[in-house]
Amino acid sequence: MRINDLSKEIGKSNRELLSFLEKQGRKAAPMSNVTAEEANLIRDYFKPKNTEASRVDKSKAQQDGAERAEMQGEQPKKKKKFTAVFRPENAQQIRVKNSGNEGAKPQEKAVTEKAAEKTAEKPKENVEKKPETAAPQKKPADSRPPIKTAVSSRLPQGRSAEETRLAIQSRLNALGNSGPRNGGQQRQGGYGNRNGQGNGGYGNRSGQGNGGYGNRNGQSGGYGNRNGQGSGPRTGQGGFSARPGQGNGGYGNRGGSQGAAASGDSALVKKTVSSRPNKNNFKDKNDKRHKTEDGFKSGGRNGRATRHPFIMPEKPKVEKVEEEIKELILPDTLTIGELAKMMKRPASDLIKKLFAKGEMYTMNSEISYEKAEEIALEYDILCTREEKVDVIEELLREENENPEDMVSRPPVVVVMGHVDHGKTSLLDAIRKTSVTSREAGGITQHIGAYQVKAHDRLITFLDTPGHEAFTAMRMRGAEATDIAVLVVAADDGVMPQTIEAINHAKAANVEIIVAINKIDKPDANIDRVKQELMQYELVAEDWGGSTIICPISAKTHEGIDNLLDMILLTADVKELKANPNRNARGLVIEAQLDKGKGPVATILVQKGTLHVGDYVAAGACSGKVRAMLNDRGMRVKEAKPSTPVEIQGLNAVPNAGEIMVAMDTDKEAKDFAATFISEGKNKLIEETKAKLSLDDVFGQIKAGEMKELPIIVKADVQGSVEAVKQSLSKLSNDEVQVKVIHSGVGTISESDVALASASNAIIIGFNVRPDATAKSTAEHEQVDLRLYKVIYQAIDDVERALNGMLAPVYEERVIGHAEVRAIFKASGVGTIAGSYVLDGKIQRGCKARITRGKDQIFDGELASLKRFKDDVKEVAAGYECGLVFEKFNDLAEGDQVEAYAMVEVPREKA
Ligand SMILES: Nc1nc2c(ncn2[C@@H]2O[C@H](COP(=O)(O)OP(=O)(O)OP(=O)(O)O)[C@@H](O)[C@H]2O)c(=O)[nH]1
Repeated sequence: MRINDLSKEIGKSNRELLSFLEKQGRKAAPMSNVTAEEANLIRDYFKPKNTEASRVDKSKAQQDGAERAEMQGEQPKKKKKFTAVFRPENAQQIRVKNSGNEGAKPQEKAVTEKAAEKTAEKPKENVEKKPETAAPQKKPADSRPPIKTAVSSRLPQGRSAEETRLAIQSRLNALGNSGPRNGGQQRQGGYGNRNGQGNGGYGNRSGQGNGGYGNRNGQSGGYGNRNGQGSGPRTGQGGFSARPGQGNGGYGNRGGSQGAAASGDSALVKKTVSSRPNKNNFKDKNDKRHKTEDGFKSGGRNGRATRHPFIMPEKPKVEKVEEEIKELILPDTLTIGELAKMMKRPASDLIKKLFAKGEMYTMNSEISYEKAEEIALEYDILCTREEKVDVIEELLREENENPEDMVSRPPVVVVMGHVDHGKTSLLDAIRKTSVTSREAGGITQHIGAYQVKAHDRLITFLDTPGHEAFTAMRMRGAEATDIAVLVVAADDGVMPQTIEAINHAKAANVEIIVAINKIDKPDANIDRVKQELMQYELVAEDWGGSTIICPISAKTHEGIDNLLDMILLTADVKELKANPNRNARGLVIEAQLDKGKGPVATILVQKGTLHVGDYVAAGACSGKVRAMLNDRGMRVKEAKPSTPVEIQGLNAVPNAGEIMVAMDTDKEAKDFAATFISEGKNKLIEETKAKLSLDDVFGQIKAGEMKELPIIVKADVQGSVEAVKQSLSKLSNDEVQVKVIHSGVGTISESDVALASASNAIIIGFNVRPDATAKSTAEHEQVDLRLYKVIYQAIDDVERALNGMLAPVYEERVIGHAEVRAIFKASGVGTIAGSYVLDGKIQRGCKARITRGKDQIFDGELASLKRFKDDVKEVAAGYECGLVFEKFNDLAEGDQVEAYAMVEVPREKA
């Protein structure tokens, strides 16, 4: 079985398996086969250790665990000190240079390279030396560093040195005799040597000789041999190997005998050398004709080569050092072209290979990581999924703070409710009561948030429309608010926007305090409101629930103090704390460009203290806090946690919802902003990509292991809303829950889209349309907005999406029966059951039960299915076949085989 298949089976990566095998002294590639024993060994190793075993050998288990954790890169997650962002364009590639030494470990490789360097240097060293004196210094062949060479790598493994030598010699002889070109190549050797010695007329041809060969020594084995560093076989070349150092043989020295003496370890060497032309043909380097003639002569004199003209040595082709990719880090999706580029292979290669398998792709076809891995594995390239680093998130990530540094901070409250239920009046009432109790002058300007004092404690109110507080401000996952005050008019009760507000608050996980307003009105009915609220899981405390409900009148200010008390009480329960002694961090509540002041931003400081003069960055903007105004328009020098302030000094207008951070230096702030600019766009694209769509609900669920489908339902009449809601809810089952997070009558509004975007929900509109802004927002935010005219179509769509969402259900289906009629034993395979298919068919990869008489003796997988010697996909009734069962050899004639397959079946509706 292939390592790749095994890795899939046990849910481990190829790399882990390969490294395990390597530890066992077995080198393999992902597509290599492993024996059944090896596979079992691997399975055993990777299967979760049981407690018994771990108790018996606890230390070993721990060690194993540590090793495995190391292997799997399991480490406690902490803030990443990233230096690069991984994207498809810059996915890392781990390259292994093809030095002819494949699979060499880095250390070995270094040694090899060193050896090659030495080799390259050697001719230089020997330039000064006389051939005679150089000869004895020559190391015996066996002690030379092993360098794999082009020649030696072509030879079969396991030969004796002598055999190898002979083989190489015969190859070289063949080369020498095979024609002008080969002759030329040999001569090139001669030139190279001469360069080393500075002999002969060609000593100056360093471009041809030294340069070419010198380089090659380090790179290509073939030439490296000639430098006398090769192993046994190379010595056999005599002339070649000895020449660089000693000036023997070939053209350089003509001294065939010298050459022999120098290399001196083989008769073959002598033969080689002596068979070479040994006239000093090239004294006059400029006389090409002469040279050629001499070439003729020498050939003739040696009676060896046919008379052919001397061919000027061609500049040796510098073998291009191919970068061989062994590992790749791939993104989730990429095109065939991109993959080919990463693999350093022509895309046509990949396309052809896929085509051969019946799969049609083009350069621009987008493939998934899994497919790319499958393709790469065929080239023995290991793949790792690119780890996505959310740069912005990393930048904003905070280390846990020391609890000792934390002090209480004021609660941040937002007021929400249906139109005209009295939100503004309530805020005014609160402000008035608190302002009068504070300094005169009141609130001079609107900055989107303000603080009031109640019982000498501060409360921060955000004066923004509810859904904005929960959506825009949750953009970066930072919760702006601690408490939501839901205003419901006592005379009107729960209305659509009330429900919307409840859903928004719930989605944001914010504590809700209900303020039943307008209790001064004669038709006010508090109990009715309480009753209605119960439908939304807001049960009053006095009714046995846990929701704080405060009857108030914004007009008469009745109950306002009580409401403030309740807010403070809730804050106490929530133990809202922050560390004021650190660099500030806050949220942009709103921002605009002021003609006189330039960009101004209202910041809600959430942690630390913001000072005038601090370097800050907020999203793509940065600057130095030039001036700071509080909610009453007074200049302040610092702002502590939960304080809203308007700051000036930013270089641009930031978006509401961005996180503002104070930095130590101007450069840090600028770098932060620069990262936002570069990453913001990508982040946005990815975020919108991640938005849930009914079409790819299954894929997304799979990816995120999400088992909940949030839906917003809007319809023209309440009856339809209820009908759609109920039908959708019925689609829920144990595994997936359809959650209608919000529903209502009327046009699909921007607020619906905002909620859908924040909650990653799908909007279903029945007989309604989105308004213009909702439509454009939905497009921008990539919210899946589906409009239907018939209810069952809506239900159908969701149901189909859900079915994809569900884990498949498999059912056993018997596909055929066979009878064992003969038994064969094959080494390495096990027992082959020669069988006759009685009915149905036997399919490759199916499962089988074997019965002998009344006893079932096996139930497992069919390991192989053959017709004669060929593996086949299936064998039909009436034919004979060879069956091998996974890890089961105890077969006998007459055994009955029942083949079955596990097939996916549609789920029953809940
Ligand atoms: N009788 C009475 N009227 C109130 C009370 N609170 C608000 N109102 C009136 O109700 C109307 C709407 O009040 P707003 O405060 O504007 O309501 P809102 O919820 O802010 O309205 P929008 O800003 O349009 O969403 C005004 O005419 C108020 O005077 C109250 O406690 N009692």
